[in-house]
Amino acid sequence: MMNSSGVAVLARGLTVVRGDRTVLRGLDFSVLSGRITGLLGPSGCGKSTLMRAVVGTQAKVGGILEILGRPAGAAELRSRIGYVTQAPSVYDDLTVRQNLDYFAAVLLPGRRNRDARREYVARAVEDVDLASHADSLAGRLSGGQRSRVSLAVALLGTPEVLVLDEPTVGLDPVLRRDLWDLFHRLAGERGTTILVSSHVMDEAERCHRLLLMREGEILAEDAPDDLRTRTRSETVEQAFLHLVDEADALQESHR
Ligand SMILES: Nc1ncnc2c1ncn2[C@@H]1O[C@H](COP(=O)(O)OP(=O)(O)OP(=O)(O)O)[C@@H](O)[C@H]1O
Repeated sequence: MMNSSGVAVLARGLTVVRGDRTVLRGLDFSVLSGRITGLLGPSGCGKSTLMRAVVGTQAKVGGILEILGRPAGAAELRSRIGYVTQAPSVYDDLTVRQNLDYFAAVLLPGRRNRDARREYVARAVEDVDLASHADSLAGRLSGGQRSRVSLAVALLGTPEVLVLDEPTVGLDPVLRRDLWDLFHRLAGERGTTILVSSHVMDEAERCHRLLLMREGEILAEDAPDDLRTRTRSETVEQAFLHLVDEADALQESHR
């Protein structure tokens, strides 16, 4: 659903402290409604921490962080945000359909919601292309199939915002392409806002907008084309390296 401002996630001066370290340092950014925003940056730069802050599971968050016009972590956001962590969260001793039935029952309890639950589950299975494995035990699936079950769980209930932490890690090129096609369908047909992290720069080209991160800071917030043009680079990877060099030079000149 389109937020009236067109902004689904708004951060101003966002900080997060983990242990004795400030891992996000005063971030300002926005994520546009109904678009796919890629969160890219090297391992350890703070992508997962940022996503956890957005879904409301991260402690010690400072500054302003609003999702769909509400403060991150607000109870009413729970059913409006879908979240897929890096580790698939599925029960291995249940089938794909039983996993989905279970989570659908948590989301929509009660006998009167039985038909709605059945519809949610059937659609989620179709969305992730697992209809032929619906009655297989999750523990017997491949890694890629298990992560698709996790994604299907997040899709139950048609969340307005979908937060995906490195969903394509370890997938073969065909599955990666299929998943990206699904993300585009969700954004295009259902108006879902997608925030998806990756440290694979070629995935950046498939996003409408990018947040490039490095060491707890946002280096750039732009569309891939604009980013390449602005930095006179051929690829997003080159643009990223260009921005890193620029930031280093600036830091050096301030020493
Ligand atoms: N409990 C903790 N205490 C202190 N620092 C932590 C803790 N957990 C994570 N960190 C640090 O926070 C920083 C950000 O971690 P985060 O997991 O958000 O990075 P990431 O960009 O998602 O990495 P990856 O791509 O490898 O998943 C890292 O430098 C990490 O070492």
